[in-house]
Amino acid sequence: MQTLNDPKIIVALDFPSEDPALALVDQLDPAKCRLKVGKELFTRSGPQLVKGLQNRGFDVFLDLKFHDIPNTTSAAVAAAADLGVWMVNVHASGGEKMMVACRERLESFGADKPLLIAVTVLTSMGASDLVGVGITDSPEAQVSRLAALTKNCGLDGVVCSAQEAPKLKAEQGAGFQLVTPGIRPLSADKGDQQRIMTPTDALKAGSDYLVIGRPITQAADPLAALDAIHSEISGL
Ligand SMILES: O=C(O)c1cc(=O)[nH]c(=O)n1[C@@H]1O[C@H](COP(=O)(O)O)[C@@H](O)[C@H]1O
Repeated sequence: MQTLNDPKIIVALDFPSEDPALALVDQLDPAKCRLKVGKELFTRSGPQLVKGLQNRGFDVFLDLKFHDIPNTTSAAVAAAADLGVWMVNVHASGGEKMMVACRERLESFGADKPLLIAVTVLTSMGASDLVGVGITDSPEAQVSRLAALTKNCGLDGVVCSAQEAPKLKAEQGAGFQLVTPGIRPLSADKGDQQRIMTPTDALKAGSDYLVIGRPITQAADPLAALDAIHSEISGL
């Protein structure tokens, strides 16, 4: 599912409930950004909120990072497609059978199917965190491995950090979508993110979509923060 206008910024609505989320959304322009609904907000406010955002004209990335057996995960992405979301994600580490089952299950949705994206290595993880879960390769090598698996399974792209974008674009080609969180304008707090990049550098590196949460949602003036990022990147 692709819209004519293709805003690059996806605002992560990491709010505890619908009211503060809608207070921000009501100031936003669907021509300038898309919206991401993740685990916290979805668990509280659910499909109705997603529909409300779509009725306001926004494309919604449903970020529930499904990771389960193929039967369960493919049914979950079909439920997301029924909701009409623009993008949905699973964990690439769920493996080939799981990702293929998801891709196949979405085929019946035809042109209305959401983009199916796989999370590689969380942007909050560095090399030592990977060692902790038994992976001794660098984050970059592990991201490349999972991106290749994802492409072979026929998915539309991956979630990765912008730091890996140049390598992935070279390895997987221009059409393979790179969705990059861990975006931090120079003045913003890193928080729990480790593999970060500025909005401008991320787009120059090959990111297709910038997922941005706290630098906008926690700013004293969220609209001004979004506008500043928007004007920074619109000249690129
Ligand atoms: O799938 C995601 O969106 C995601 C993957 C990842 O590796 N890292 C990551 O931060 N995210 C999400 O992207 C958003 C980043 O938010 P901020 O760090 O506040 O900008 C959060 O909603 C995360 O859940």
